Parts: sequence; C-alpha cells; structure tokens
Amino acid sequence: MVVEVKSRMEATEANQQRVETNILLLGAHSVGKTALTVRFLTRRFIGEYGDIESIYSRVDRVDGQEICINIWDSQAGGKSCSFSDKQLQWADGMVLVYDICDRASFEVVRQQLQLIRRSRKMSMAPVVIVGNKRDLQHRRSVSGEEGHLLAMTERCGFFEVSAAETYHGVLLVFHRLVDLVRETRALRKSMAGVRGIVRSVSAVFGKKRAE
Ligand SMILES: Nc1nc2c(ncn2[C@@H]2O[C@H](COP(=O)(O)OP(=O)(O)OP(=O)(O)O)[C@@H](O)[C@H]2O)c(=O)[nH]1
Repeated sequence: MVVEVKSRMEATEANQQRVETNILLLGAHSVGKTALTVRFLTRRFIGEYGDIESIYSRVDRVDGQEICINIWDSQAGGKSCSFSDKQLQWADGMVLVYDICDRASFEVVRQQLQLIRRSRKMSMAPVVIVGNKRDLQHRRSVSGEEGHLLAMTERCGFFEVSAAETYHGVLLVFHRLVDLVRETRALRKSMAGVRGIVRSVSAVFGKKRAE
C-alpha cells in the first residue's frame, strides 16, 4: 500500500491555487468501493477488481476552481468496520458505502459513522452515505427510506447508485462531497476569524481591567 500525503494547496504554473480534497471510501467487503472509484475516474465499469488498496487522483474544475480529488479506496477486512487513525487524519470527507442487497453492510456503515462521530477530528466532517448496486432491485434488503433516515439523523448526504449501470449518479456522489468539504472549510475559516476577534477584544478589555 503506497500512501502519499500531499500538501493541501499546490501552486499551479499560472500561480493560481489548486485545492486538494482528500476523500476516504469506507464500507464492508465487496460493496463496490473500487467499482465506484473506477467509475468516477474512468467512466467505466469493468466487473472485477484486484485487491489493491490505493490512492487515486482526478482533477476537476468546480465553480472555476481547480480541485484535485484524491480518493483513498480502502479495503475492508470481512464485515469489519475498522479504519486507522492515519486514514482519519488524511481525510477531508468520507463516502460510506453499503450494498442495498446486504443488510450487514448497512450495519457496518452505521457502526463506522458512530466511530467517525466519536473521533475529535472527524466529528463534524462531511460524510456521504451511498447505497450501491441499485440495479439489483429484486435482491434489495435495505430500503431507500432506511438509508435516507440514517443520513438525515447523522447529517450526511445520501445517494443510491449503481456503479454497474451509470456514471452520472457516481459523479454526483463525489461532487456533492467536494461541495460539502468546501462549505466546511469556509465555515471553519469564518469561525477562526470570529475567534481571532474575540481574542483581540478580550485582550484589550483584560488589559484595561488590569490597569
Ligand atoms: N450488480 C452490481 N455489481 C456491482 C456493483 N458495484 C460493484 N459490483 C460488483 O461487486 C463486486 C465487488 O466490487 P468491488 O468494487 O471490488 O468491492 P469493494 O468494496 O471494493 O471490495 P473490497 O475491496 O474487497 O473491500 C464485484 O464483483 C463488482 O463487479 C453494482 O453497482 N452493481
């Protein structure tokens, strides 16, 4: 496994700034994490994928800004819901994938969400939940309403897609998460500004009281 942690901002030749967005894909074994990643990167569905955990990149232009989307396609160990601190530290946002025909994989997403919300760095991080394999309606065991409800309760985005059938739905998933990451960064920046003002004001009044 080769993991390259890149700097968040990279100056382009035109002296513009290219923003890096790191997306971590989590979910149980065989839910279609690699299929979604490959669909997004190449528009293709190839059916069978090797067992290589890796980070892939694609550059998109969103609202006139170049965004380098790095995707860490994690590998699940059986129905295990674990992930590493390193993965959490790296990620700006996460896609949690389950298979709509596999209830156990939905429970893995629920558990992973709990772990994420408990971690300090990621408690407020943007998350999009994805029910994959929508083409297999006849084998469905998790309803769309259940997915929606979990996403609403946990303040996450939600999509049902088929990596096998369409590119567009998969594109929407990644672009929605990029938007959420941008909104979260803007919010953090404005909160840091407010905290700075509060600190300056308290410093002035603290000084006056001391005089
Ligand atoms: N019918 C259908 N099959 C899919 C879809 N997405 C993935 N698959 C199949 O599901 C199987 C597992 O897909 P992967 O993308 O390897 O799943 P993964 O989550 O990356 O699996 P691990 O890396 O082992 O954790 C493959 O046989 C895919 O062809 C889908 O949307 N519909």
